[in-house]
Amino acid sequence: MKSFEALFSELSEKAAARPAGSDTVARLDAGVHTIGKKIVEEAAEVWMAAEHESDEACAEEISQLLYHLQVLMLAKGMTLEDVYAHL
Ligand SMILES: N=c1c2ncn([C@@H]3O[C@H](COP(=O)(O)OP(=O)(O)OP(=O)(O)O)[C@@H](O)[C@H]3O)c2ncn1[C@@H]1O[C@H](COP(=O)(O)O)[C@@H](O)[C@H]1O
Repeated sequence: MKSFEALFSELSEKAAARPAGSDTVARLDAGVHTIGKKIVEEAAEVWMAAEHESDEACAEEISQLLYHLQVLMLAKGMTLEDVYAHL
C-alpha cells in the first residue's frame, strides 16, 4: 500500500534515475499526448467499473488513473503543491 505522496516521490525518483525496465520512464518518454490518451482511457475504465464491477475492481481502476495522472504531472514538471493549491 502506498499513499499518493509516496507514489509521487517514487515516480519522481524513477524520472530522475531512469532505471531500466521502468514503465514510468517509458511513459514519460512517450510524451504528454500519449499520457493524456491513457488518462482518458483509465478514466473511462473507472466509470465502467463504478457502474458495472465490484468496489475492489473500481478501486484498482482509480489507483491506475491516479498513477497515470502522476505521470502527467511529472511530464509537465508539476509538483504536488501545484495541484494541491487548487483542491
Ligand atoms: N501504480 C502503478 C501503476 N498503475 C498502472 N500502471 C501501469 O498501467 C498499466 C495498467 O493499465 P491497463 O490496465 O490499461 O493495462 P494495459 O492496457 O495492458 O497497459 P498499457 O501498456 O496499455 O498502458 C500497468 O500495466 C502498468 O504499466 C502502473 N505502473 C506502475 N505503478 C506504480 O509505479 C511504481 C513504479 O513503476 P515503474 O516505473 O514501472 O518501476 C510501481 O512500483 C507501482 O507502485
